[in-house]
Amino acid sequence: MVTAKVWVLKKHFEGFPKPSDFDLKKIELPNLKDGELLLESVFLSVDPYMRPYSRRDMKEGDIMIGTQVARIVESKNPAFTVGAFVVARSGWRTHFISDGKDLQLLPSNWPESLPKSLALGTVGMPGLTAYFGLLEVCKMKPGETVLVNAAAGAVGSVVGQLAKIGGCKVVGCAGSGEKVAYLKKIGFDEAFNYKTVTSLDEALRKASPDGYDCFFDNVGGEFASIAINHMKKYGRIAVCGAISQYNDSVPQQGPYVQVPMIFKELQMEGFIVTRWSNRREEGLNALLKWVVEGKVKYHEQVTEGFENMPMAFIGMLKGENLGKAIVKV
Ligand SMILES: NC(=O)C1=CN([C@@H]2O[C@H](COP(=O)(O)OP(=O)(O)OC[C@H]3O[C@@H](n4cnc5c(N)ncnc54)[C@H](OP(=O)(O)O)[C@@H]3O)[C@@H](O)[C@H]2O)C=CC1
Ligand SMILES: CCCCCCCCC/C=C/C=O
Repeated sequence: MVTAKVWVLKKHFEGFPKPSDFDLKKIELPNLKDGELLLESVFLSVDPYMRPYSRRDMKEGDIMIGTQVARIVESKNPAFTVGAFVVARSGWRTHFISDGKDLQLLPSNWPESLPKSLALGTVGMPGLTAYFGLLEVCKMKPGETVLVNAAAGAVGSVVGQLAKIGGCKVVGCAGSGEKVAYLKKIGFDEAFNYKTVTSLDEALRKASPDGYDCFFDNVGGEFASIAINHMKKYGRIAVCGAISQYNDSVPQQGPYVQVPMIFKELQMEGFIVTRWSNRREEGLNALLKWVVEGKVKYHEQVTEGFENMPMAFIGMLKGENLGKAIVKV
């Protein structure tokens, strides 16, 4: 008999999540039936989507949603061998039982030298978000200028590097001097701290006086309202996330987008990465290849200990992470 630790949503978040909104519980797992596997989480992901999705998809008392890299410790399913690593969507749990249907084995060519946690970041869902958002929504072309915010995070850092691979000029904004230095180190042409500039409008103009062809928006809110005025004619805006609004108790008011959209003839499209689930392998292969070749660099903010999941999640929402926020069990 195995005892799993799980984090449940004790109370729906009101405003910014608090440690008291979570409860740590223990669950006894039953013995395996034929066709089942027992898995132990090795790395867990904390992601911004958990904040809006908790309200939409969860009720109080549910186990927190989320993905992990897990190791198979026992198998009564011939398709899965003990010791193999998979990506699972089993929520904030140390151990769980699966029938194998929702598990994704790590690519067979995964190099031994590469952290398996990358399967939750640069070579996982956030990397795919950058890949499909840039290619299919921004439709970036060589020679164009790309703007990305939350640029030092899991999605943004890949957006900037893929745009450079694609022959674009890249401008990134992030919330600390350390993050700005990191963006320059990984090849961003221009980077600034949106928290310390005296005028965001001025900073965006200075970074690209001719404006932006593509805007990969992870933040929404006031930043997006200002950035839209810096788009070039026929510019494309990929509405990926709106993290500046996720913790609002009272919805933010406009300015509204119609006038700049009309006069600049912009395209603005929201998307969710799972739209391209049928091209997941294509995206992961491309990302893994670029990482192995050193063309895409990565950084992870690793929090040690399953007990610290809520703090890692809250810290990520506050901007404490450089690169992908990961919890190591
Ligand atoms: N559409 C889709 O399919 C997907 C969308 N997303 C979205 O992409 C965005 C980035 O996700 P991800 O890369 O995983 O997360 P990050 O690794 O970028 O972490 C979140 C970052 O957001 C920034 N942030 C937090 N609050 C604010 C704020 N009020 N204003 C500006 N920036 C803020 C912080 O960086 P800083 O210090 O720079 O402020 C923080 O580090 C999120 O909006 C997320 O919801 C992610 C995956 C899939
Ligand atoms: C329970 C795991 C679900 C994983 C799906 C991830 C989809 C992310 C879409 C993100 C939207 C905004 O952040």
